[in-house]
Order: sequence, then structure tokens, then C-alpha cells
Amino acid sequence: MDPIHITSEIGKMKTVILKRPGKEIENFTPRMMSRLLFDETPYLPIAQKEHDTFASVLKQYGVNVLYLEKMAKEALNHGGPQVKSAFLDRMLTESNYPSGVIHDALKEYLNSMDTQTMVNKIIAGVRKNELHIVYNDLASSVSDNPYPFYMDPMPNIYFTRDMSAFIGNGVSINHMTFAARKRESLFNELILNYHPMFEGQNIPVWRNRNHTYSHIEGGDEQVLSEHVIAIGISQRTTAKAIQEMAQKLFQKSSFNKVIAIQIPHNHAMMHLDTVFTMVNYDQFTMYPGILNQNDDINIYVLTPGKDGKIEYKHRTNLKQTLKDALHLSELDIIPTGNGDPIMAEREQWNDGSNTLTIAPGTVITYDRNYVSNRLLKEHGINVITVPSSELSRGRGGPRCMSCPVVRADI
Ligand SMILES: NC(=O)NCCC[C@H](N)C(=O)O
Repeated sequence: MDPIHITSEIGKMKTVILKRPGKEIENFTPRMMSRLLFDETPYLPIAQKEHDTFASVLKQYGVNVLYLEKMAKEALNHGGPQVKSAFLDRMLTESNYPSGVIHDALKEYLNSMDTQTMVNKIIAGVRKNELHIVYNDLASSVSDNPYPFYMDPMPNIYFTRDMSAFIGNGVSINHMTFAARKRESLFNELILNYHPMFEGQNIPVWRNRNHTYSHIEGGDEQVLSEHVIAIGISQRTTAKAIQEMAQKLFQKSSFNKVIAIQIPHNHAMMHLDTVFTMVNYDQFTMYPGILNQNDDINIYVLTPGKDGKIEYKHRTNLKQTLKDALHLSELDIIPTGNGDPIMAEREQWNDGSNTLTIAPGTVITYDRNYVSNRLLKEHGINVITVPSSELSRGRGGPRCMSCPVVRADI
């Protein structure tokens, strides 16, 4: 079996990568929140408890749960001192210290820790009062302002869905949109290159993180079947990135159709999976607010054309487009909040459309979205709920908090 195997969004989940929330989610102030893409200041002990419940539900259903922070440590230890040094240089460069006295001091500080503490520290952020640096050059002296951090925390990293996505037997390691999240995928790159689970396995990289003008995030990438992938054109994923990805997938994989779905560009629905997810062979959830007054939405269906070119067709009927692509005669689209405009908007905000399917027709959702959950059950879905008062403050749900590596074929 390949170390990576994702041919659907719903096949029985075998292996998943999570990140347990740590100090990073309480190492910021209300003034930093919007830049760090948070809407609140979570209470860490409860967030951890809720996350542990989420992990234990996955384990009860037979999923092998891996932790990103532990895999990063294992990759660094396996790679040895040179890999560790290069990783720190890259992380410091992307934290705006490519060289100089601050770079050197931070590197020495981080290197003095055992590897797991170092990984956790990078994620939690480094405050200025943790080390005493004597500035000896203009650039460093000028950066000596009242801002309390040398390295910002990475509070969004528990949304492991977004920094990378496993697709088929390969991976996309994502160049993310906002500065608050860009460094996160350095961990995914490290794990792919040096973790014993992946190292030396020639894993196809459908797209790497070295892009400047286009970006993509895993919340927008959904494998619908072994031939079809849906990708959101969103606040976080550009049409150019989708086109580049389609080109690579059409050349080197079994995928021959990309359904690009254009969703509104705003923080409440930053990724496709905040408004649309697949929950069974022929069932999806959808937030009705993404459709216009005629129940239309802009969809572009990309297929391989002549001479390596890509053809695309504009469509507007989501249901029919999905039925055609998945060869289904019927399709059930279950509206978030049962279509009630107030409940739909409230529950979408708290990730009511962000269901995580762990087997066909079995999903994990947040308990707080009781209207959407009830409706899912009425449509025959087996709904397992997890507590969510603190986890939801980061604007992501069960799908966002999971990065599946292996699923059984459907
Ligand atoms: N796939 C997802 O929708 N992930 C949720 C990401 C939430 C995070 N606060 C962000 O804005 O990136």
C-alpha cells in the first residue's frame, strides 16, 4: 500500500494528521487577532480537551492518528544536525531574519532546546523578553520596537487541512495566502522530505510551496473520486493555482476532471470546505448562501485538452455538474441550518458545513450546530458530534482540523 492513498473524500479513513492546540492559541492579544486570522482568544485547556475528544473519536473508529508536531520532531531527528540547521535557517528567513544578529541569537536559542521543545516553541512563538540580544547592526537596532514578538505564534496550525493536501498518491504542499499562515507549510515540507514514513518514496508533489503569484490551501481541495477533484476559487485559492495543479494532475495522475467552484471571498467562508462537503456517495452539505438568486454559482469544469492544454466549460448548476461528474442519477444536497436564513448563517459561521466524513455516510461535526446535525440525521447520515466551544473560535471545524493521508477506496 502507498504511504499516501486518497481517492475520495468519503472512503473509510485509515490515517490522519492532526495538531493538538498548544501555547500558540493563547500567545496573542486581541489587537493581534485579525492579523492572525482569529476572531477570539481561546481558552487553551478546554480547546485541548475538545481536541482530545476529537482525536479519541477518530481512534474509536479505527483511524491511525498522527500528530504533526511529533512528526516534525521525528523528521528532524531522523534528518540529523544538517537538516535541523537548514530547517531553522529557512524558518528564520521566513520569519524575516535571513541573517544578522537576531537570526544568530534565535538560532542558538532554538538549537539549545531538545527537538520537540524546539518545534513547540517555533509554533508557540518567541517573545522578545525570552532572550537578551545585543544589537550590533542598523537593521537589528531598527527592528527593536515595542512589538512583543521576535517570532509570531502560529495559532492556525491546528487546522492541518490547509497547509498540505494528500491527493491520490501525491501531495500538494501549499503556498498559503496570508503571512499569518505561510510558515506553517515548512513543517509539511520537512515531514515529506525527512520523515521515515515518506522519505525516499518518490512521492509525487503536485504542487510545491515555492510560488509567489498564486496560492492554494487544502480547505479548497476536495477529492470527489479517483478521477474528479473539486477546488474552490476562494479568498485563499487563485484560479492560476488551480490551472497549474490541473495541468500537473492531468499529466501524472488518474485525475481527469477538476471542478473549480467560485465562492464568495470573505473570512466566514474562506475555503470551499466551509460551505460545501461530501458526506456520502451521493450526498453533500452546502451553505445555501453561496448560491445567487437564481440558485446558480460560477463553476468551471477543467478537462485535459489537445497538446497538453486544458479545456474548460462554464457551468452554473452545482447539482447537475456533480451528477454528471460522478455519474449519479440522483444527488442529495443537504442545506446548512436547514435553509433557515438565520440558523444557516449562524451555523455556517461555526463550521456547520465543515463536516468530516470518516466513512461513507458517517461524519464528525461540532455539537453546537444542532439544526444542521438534526437535518443530516434525517437524511440518513450517522452523525458523531464533538464539543466545540473553544475550537470553533479559530473559524474551522472537523474537516479543517484533519489532514487525511490514507483512505480505503470506495
Ligand atoms: N479549511 C478551513 O476552512 N480551515 C479553517 C482555517 C481557519 C483559520 N483561522 C484561517 O483563517 O486560515
